[in-house]
Amino acid sequence: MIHARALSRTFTTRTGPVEAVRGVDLDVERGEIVGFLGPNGAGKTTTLRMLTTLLTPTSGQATVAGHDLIRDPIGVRRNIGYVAQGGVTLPEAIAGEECVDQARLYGLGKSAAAARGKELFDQLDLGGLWERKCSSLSGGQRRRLDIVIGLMHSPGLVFLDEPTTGLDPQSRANLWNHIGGLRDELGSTVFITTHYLDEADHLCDRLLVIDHGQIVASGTKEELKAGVGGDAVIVTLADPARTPDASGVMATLPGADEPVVGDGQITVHVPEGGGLLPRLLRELDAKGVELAGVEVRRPTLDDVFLSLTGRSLRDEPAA
Ligand SMILES: Nc1ncnc2c1ncn2[C@@H]1O[C@H](COP(=O)(O)OP(=O)(O)OP(=O)(O)O)[C@@H](O)[C@H]1O
Repeated sequence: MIHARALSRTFTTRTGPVEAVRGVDLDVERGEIVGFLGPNGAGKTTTLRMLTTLLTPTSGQATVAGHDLIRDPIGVRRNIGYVAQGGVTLPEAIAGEECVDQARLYGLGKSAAAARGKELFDQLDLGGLWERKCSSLSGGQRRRLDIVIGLMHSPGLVFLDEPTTGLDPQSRANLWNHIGGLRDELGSTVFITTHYLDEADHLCDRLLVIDHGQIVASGTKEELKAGVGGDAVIVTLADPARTPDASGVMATLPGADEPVVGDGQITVHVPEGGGLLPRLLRELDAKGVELAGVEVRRPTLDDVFLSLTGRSLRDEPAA
């Protein structure tokens, strides 16, 4: 659905050129929900604006929804949906009329647009709100209306720019279900930028991480987490005098790094801690090493971020 090669954008400013995006390669397959993550200023919005034809690349090329970004931007526009950060509805507009008007820009007839809109209202839990003024909708309802508008022309590929920023936790969780449904029920491919790691963790099949204008990692959540050294297996011994024996066993686990001893505990990192735990317990038992406790700690996406960008995304305010 998206194939970009060496996509770059440099802005000319009074203080000199700003290389916002520097040679991005990315591939998104049909039916995927792909999360595009990066710290503030990393180049997410600039990349998104290029892929949606709102900004011309300085160099590079891309095919989006089967159309060449440079040679056929109209073809790209006809086949994508774009839900911008700020939303698209006017406060005074009537929700249903907004949907019909926007769909007509894509060439749908009035009655076909109304039928499509009502179907999407039902799917996104907006039933009964067709006649409502946009200003009277809740934040979550307005975001869902934005998504309906982005889907009116049945695009195969939908771009969502920080769809849940500013929503309360319940509305966010609700929207996640609906975004999951875009793929599962409507068969759409979804490209989503977000600042929220829990959102990426919950929603996305695959993640792309951008920093300083370049893709620094791509893969499933599991692949990215495995890339930061894997799971930590932490054992506490009943008798600390047995530390050398226990360390010896832990060091022989497949893929293990050097065991670290401290605070009465021994820690080792392995690619798949849960799977190796039975073997570890068996081998320690065979050596007569008694345990006071054992824990497997999986890396979080924040650990991934920290190791890739040197920055934590957890406490960054959304733009
Ligand atoms: N029109 C512009 N003129 C000059 N510099 C720009 C322009 N738009 C973006 N930039 C710069 O390009 C870099 C990337 O910006 P971009 O908005 O793509 O980042 P982002 O990852 O979307 O950030 P955020 O998460 O804060 O929205 C930043 O250094 C930004 O200041």
